[in-house]
Amino acid sequence: MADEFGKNCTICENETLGRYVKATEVIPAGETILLESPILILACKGDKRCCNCYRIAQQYCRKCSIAPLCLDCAEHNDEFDCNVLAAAGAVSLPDVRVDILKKHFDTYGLLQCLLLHENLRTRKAFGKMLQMEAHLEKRRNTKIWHEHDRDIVQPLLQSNIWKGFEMAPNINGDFLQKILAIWDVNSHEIRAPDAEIMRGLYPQVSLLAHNCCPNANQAIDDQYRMKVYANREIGRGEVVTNSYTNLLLGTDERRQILREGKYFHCTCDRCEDPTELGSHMSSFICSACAGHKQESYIVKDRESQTWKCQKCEHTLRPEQVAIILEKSKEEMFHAHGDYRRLEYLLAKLCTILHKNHYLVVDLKQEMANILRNAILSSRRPNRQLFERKIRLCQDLVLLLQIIQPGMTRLKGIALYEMATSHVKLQHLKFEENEMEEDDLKKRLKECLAMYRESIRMLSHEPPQTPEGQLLKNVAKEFDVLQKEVENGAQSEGDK
Ligand SMILES: C[S@@+](CC[C@H](N)C(=O)[O-])C[C@H]1O[C@@H](n2cnc3c(N)ncnc32)[C@H](O)[C@@H]1O
Repeated sequence: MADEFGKNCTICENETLGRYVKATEVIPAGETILLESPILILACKGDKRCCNCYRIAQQYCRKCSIAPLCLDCAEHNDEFDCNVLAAAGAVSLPDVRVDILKKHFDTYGLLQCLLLHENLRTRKAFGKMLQMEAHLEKRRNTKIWHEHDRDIVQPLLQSNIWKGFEMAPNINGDFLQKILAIWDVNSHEIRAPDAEIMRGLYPQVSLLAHNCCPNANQAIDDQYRMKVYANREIGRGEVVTNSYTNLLLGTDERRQILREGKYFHCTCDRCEDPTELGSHMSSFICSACAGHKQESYIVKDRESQTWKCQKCEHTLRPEQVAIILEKSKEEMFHAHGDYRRLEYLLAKLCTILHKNHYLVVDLKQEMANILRNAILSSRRPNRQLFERKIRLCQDLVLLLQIIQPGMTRLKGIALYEMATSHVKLQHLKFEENEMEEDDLKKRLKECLAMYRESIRMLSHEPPQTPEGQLLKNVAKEFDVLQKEVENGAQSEGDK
């Protein structure tokens, strides 16, 4: 597959979205839409990474003395870049201040962007980068503008290195701000070799519009290629969308991230629905209705922007909402890592917040992780651990069915966690003579279905990534269980 969209997609443009991608024919669930390599990978602000292998850098290239390198890489792999930097830095321009570049090492990423233009081999990629959305005027004189100016733009200009570049006449503060803006609006997070984050620029992938209930997902392989695939069937004429934000947040939080980082107000179906498609990920429990033994939720009315009960006249003022959220976050911070406190806090928060509220979901995910580790480290974990973990994973799966009904990585992981605990729990019950062999077989068959679904959800994960490794384990466990079901169930002790 090439770095371009195939004939099932076309690039369109309108006033709201700018350029976007639309399906020209039905794209079946699971079908790969695009496989693209990045035109450039950069370290995140504040990180100094080796320009060859992206590990943390501890030295500079011996030849150009500007490119950061790790201890295992002695020289800059990119001979062209190295020669340009060496020539500009040491020979032809004696007023170049390499010391400024080293002191303000975030300048190196911007320098790499400019080098795309200097090299004829990558000049086309530079052109594609400049076509991307920058929202320059919306950013002018904002906090991020001033930060970039202080830490990157002015130091790079003062270093004089650019004066040796072919495009020197075009280089000024605004031009450099535009490149930085393009990276902020369009780049994708990539897992670095140390499992931290770095950024890649994928010109085709970045054309996809955002949706909080997207129809396409992406997965990055060990060569940093990004695969985009349909997570559910995409209809002919439908906009192909991915997500620019964490989908396990509430509407106000997602919208704030999109407004501040991507400069648009999201009006997708999920954002426009006060119940978030019935998931209630931002809803509060109405205390007035609860007092009358009725179940109802306080949601944010989209027109009046007030928090109102869906059944009675009860409301919450924005300050009250902010206080509840802040206090809940503070309590979660203090309970972090302590399972008993988390369990107690969950019970407390569930009297105020909907059971799917994003803070409750966050709490449940942490609890499920702790239980997972407790089960793994225990020689004979007790039934309650399995039962509790299964319930927590089940809650997450049910929620994901609403907000991400197609294939999702997280659903694949949660289904696997649920299945693996279920298998162990059923074996324990069988050993304790709580069920007959036929019953065990029936339950294990249900687990097989969960494994199958988990495998389907994770099927696009590249083999070398942690998710790809997980997929292998899920497949192995699935095979073992299938054999067990075919050959007659065994108890844990028989194995
Ligand atoms: C990564 S770019 C997408 C490509 C861009 N439309 C272009 O023409 O280059 C992100 C920008 O696209 C626009 N955009 C993407 N999704 C949108 C949405 N759901 N609603 C409004 N604007 C959106 C916003 O301007 C956003 O900053």
